[in-house]
Amino acid sequence: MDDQVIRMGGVSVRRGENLLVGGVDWSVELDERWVVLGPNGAGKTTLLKLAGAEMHPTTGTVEILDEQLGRTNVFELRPRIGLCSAAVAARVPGDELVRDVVVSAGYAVLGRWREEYDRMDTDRAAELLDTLGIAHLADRAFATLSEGERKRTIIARALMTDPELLLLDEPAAGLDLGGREDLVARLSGLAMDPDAPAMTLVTHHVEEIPPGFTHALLLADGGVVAQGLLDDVLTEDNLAKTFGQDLELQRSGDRYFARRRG
Ligand SMILES: Nc1ncnc2c1ncn2[C@@H]1O[C@H](COP(=O)(O)OP(=O)(O)OP(=O)(O)O)[C@@H](O)[C@H]1O
Repeated sequence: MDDQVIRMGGVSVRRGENLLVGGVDWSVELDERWVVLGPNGAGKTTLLKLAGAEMHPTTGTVEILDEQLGRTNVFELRPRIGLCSAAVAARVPGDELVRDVVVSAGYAVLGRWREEYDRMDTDRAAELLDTLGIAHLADRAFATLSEGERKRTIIARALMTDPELLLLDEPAAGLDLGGREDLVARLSGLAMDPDAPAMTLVTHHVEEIPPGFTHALLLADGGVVAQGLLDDVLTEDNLAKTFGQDLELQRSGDRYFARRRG
């Protein structure tokens, strides 16, 4: 595999009269951590679904992990991608125990049960629960978890299969301040881990960009406003174009904060 995990050229997605995204050229390399930032309805989830091989483009080409959508078996490609989204969380049965939510991701890929795999999987799941700070919740039913605990469980599940690409759709949505800060710190740890997979995180808020993320793609009305290195792309001008407001951007240490001017 070469170093590009996502390669999109001239991509558009159309549904009836609606252009969900248009004219997207975008590449993500193995060691990059991307933020896709934009307002509601900008096309962020559409872009992530393309990257997750959950959707095909109407025009253009999408290559994920060296496989071109439309010319590859997506059922073989998807297990190589870790996708965390509200839709994934909604599919988890409420009575499933946290440890099983995580470990079952491994079974889906292995497709069989063996004693020695079972032990390896259980150990791996325990390690991931620990990394995400939810080891104490291993025996709790998923439905009894707080929103933040659920998000962390889904991220642990996505990492269980050692994906080559990790996609996070609004991981901090619905979290309180403490929960957001905790998640941002954990994602930052992951982003800085050289063994972690390539990552793309979708968000509405610059405050949710974890330190260690390297690149940003700003999206508005289905089109790319700017993309490249985070520090080059995250400017007041670009944010104004993206969100249609005059925004003041501040950087404090390795975090960003934005508010409307005036
Ligand atoms: N199947 C569909 N048919 C028609 N329009 C659609 C369809 N799916 C999405 N859209 C529209 O495409 C646009 C982009 O949707 P998308 O979910 O990608 O945006 P988003 O940036 O993720 O938004 P949000 O931040 O609100 O989740 C929205 O205006 C949405 O209403």
